[in-house]
Amino acid sequence: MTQTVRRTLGRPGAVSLKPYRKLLAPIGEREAALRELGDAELTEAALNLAGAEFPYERAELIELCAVVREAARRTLDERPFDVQLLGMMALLDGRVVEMATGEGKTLVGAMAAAGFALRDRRVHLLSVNDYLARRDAEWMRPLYDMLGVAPSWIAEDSTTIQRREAYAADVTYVSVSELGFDVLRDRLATDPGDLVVPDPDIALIDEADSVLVDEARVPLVLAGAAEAVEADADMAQLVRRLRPQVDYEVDSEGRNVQLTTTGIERVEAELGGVDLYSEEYADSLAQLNLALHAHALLKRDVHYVISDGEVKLIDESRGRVAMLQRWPDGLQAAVEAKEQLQASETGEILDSITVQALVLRYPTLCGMTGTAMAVAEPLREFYELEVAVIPPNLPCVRNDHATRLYATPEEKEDALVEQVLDIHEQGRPILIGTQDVAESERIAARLDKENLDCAVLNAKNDADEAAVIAEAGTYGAITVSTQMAGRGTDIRLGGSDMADRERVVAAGGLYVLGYGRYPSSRLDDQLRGRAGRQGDPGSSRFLVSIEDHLIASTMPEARQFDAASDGEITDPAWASAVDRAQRIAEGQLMELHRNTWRYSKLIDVQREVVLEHRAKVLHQDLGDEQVRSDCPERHADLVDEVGEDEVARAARLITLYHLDRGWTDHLAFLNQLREGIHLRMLGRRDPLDEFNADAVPVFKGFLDQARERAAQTFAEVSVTDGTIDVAAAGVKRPSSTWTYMVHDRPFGSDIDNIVGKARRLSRSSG
Ligand SMILES: Nc1ncnc2c1ncn2[C@@H]1O[C@H](COP(=O)(O)OP(=O)(O)OP(=O)(O)O)[C@@H](O)[C@H]1O
Repeated sequence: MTQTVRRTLGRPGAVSLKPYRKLLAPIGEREAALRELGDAELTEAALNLAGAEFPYERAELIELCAVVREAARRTLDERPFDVQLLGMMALLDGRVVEMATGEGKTLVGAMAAAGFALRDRRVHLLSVNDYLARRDAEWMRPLYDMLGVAPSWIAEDSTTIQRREAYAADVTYVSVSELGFDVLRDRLATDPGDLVVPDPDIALIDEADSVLVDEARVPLVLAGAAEAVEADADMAQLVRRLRPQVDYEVDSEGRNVQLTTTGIERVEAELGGVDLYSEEYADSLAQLNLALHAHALLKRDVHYVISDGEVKLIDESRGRVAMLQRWPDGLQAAVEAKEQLQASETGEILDSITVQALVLRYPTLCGMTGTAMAVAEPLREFYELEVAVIPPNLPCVRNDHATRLYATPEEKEDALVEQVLDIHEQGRPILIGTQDVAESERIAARLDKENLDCAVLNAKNDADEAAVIAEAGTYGAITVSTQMAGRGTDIRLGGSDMADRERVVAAGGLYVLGYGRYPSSRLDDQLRGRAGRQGDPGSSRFLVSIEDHLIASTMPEARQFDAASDGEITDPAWASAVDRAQRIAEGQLMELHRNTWRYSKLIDVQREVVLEHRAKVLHQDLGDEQVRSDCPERHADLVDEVGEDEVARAARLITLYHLDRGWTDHLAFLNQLREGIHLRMLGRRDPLDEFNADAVPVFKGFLDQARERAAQTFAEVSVTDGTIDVAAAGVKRPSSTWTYMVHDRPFGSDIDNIVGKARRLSRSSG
């Protein structure tokens, strides 16, 4: 198919770009006239478009695009390409825009955000981390200034006042986690003046596939002080002595571990002849399970690194340290015990929200990423979002070679070295993408042995990230990286100053070597996308061994193959097996997503009921109204003594306290229910039905109970120096709170495990 035909037809499943394309010519016609304007006049032209009507009329949209293009040319010295305008228009229409890596999405996002903001829409530009939030806001600030739009950014160390100010701006760049923590803290506010986050309007999401699909299930947590969870150090010792395959078995997906009969007998003997499955030893069994999970499923330098004496989790899809993330308390403590580290602070979960629920608060969503079509289905299913595929500005000339398959990991490694030697001799810079930290270190050591100098980028040395990436495109450079280099890194040919660009281009550009395929084709594509940016030459190739976890875990049984003398398998049936393995892995993740979503939906519905009620107490004195009607005499006496306002204040604090306390307890109950529900699986009942059957009636009395408790407390309060002493009546906020994200990926959450087990059970019985 020719380029032109493909352009007109677009991609199946994606929205048509035709309506946007029709506007490109008239937008271009405005260019000459706008160039004549002074800077102030251009700002005026932008403000002439301001108003409360949304969406833009056709003529207004043409003017908007033309003005924004001219402003970008003047302020950033970058004249937006036609394709960037297409991206901007699709975002304004609430689409997820797919634009290849390096096509300038930062600018596209800013142009669309300005377009929304001019029409009085409040935009939260959600980035994946604080660094990018700040960088992008500052980078794009001159453009916003010229358009009369105020941008701002928020970082982890922003104060409450700074946050409130930042959210008051037209466009706020904020990481998903900081936004989520602000929303959670607001949910505990006891004074309307303490609220930080305004009502949600538009979320424009960067790296949309990663946030909306990969991270959607991650809960953000607000915790409050409580006593520490102690992990059993002896248990950590005990599981260390257990033998894999003999005492315990790990399932093929690496998500579950179970003791064998031999293992159970051995543990029971070591614990002094106990019966692990008796009621009396339920705690020991729970501790044992956690220790075994920590021991058998969580690997140092794969799932976490140890730095500064702390366990730091590695983000599975990004390969970098996942700031603020921890496992659920018991497991976190078990890993700390395994590594003989001090147990970190633990607390009671005051409230939590998943990334998906956080994002779904916004009436309008849109986003951008290099890889959206591969997740078009979940985007539609969970968010009702459609994808717009924007073609590249210059055709991509990268040469993506077919995956090479080897029989053993050793042969795969030898093949890698051989290819590196070969490509390096041509002077081409090479980026090697590995699966985890340990592998990146092993490959670097091997290359070193072959006298090949290389730079390493992984979660252990992420401080050097900018410097390593800056030089990764230098003539003859070799860089070994985890998935860290896979997203958002701009590798410039010829080094940071691009001085040697011509020589690198002549040699063929950057060569990306993927050492093993990732569990999702999007991760492969993101890695490949480091080469061949903006029409640059480049190549990519993946090397795979049939013993790689991805392949081995999905292969039903050992299959025959013929391998060449270097171990390469060229049988086409095997090549398709690699693709199939990836599709199976992707399908499993999708299933996990769906299941967790079904559970969290019920919790979200209940949370909404509480929040709605809470808002009435906070803003409309509902608490006062209720205690007045529940304890009329006490209320009247107190009003006489301290006045209406003071009574209303106390009623508000007391009612909010009981609502929040009740919610924290209810959350703990729901968690317990989820964890315990597998016992019912023995009866072959649907765990979700079981969960709902218990969770729904318990919640029925929630608001009445909170009201009753508030009335009781109100009846008992005393007055000190003209104020109602609510603290003396037990109304206390947590002495300290902190935030984190729960990382439940390596083997799925408890729910996922249970669902997984249920599926296996039904398969074996069916
Ligand atoms: N219209 C333009 N003219 C010239 N340069 C541009 C233009 N738009 C963007 N760029 C440049 O292209 C480079 C890549 O931009 P950016 O980092 O926003 O890409 P990206 O699409 O976000 O890539 P990735 O998906 O890898 O994160 C930047 O150096 C930016 O300055």
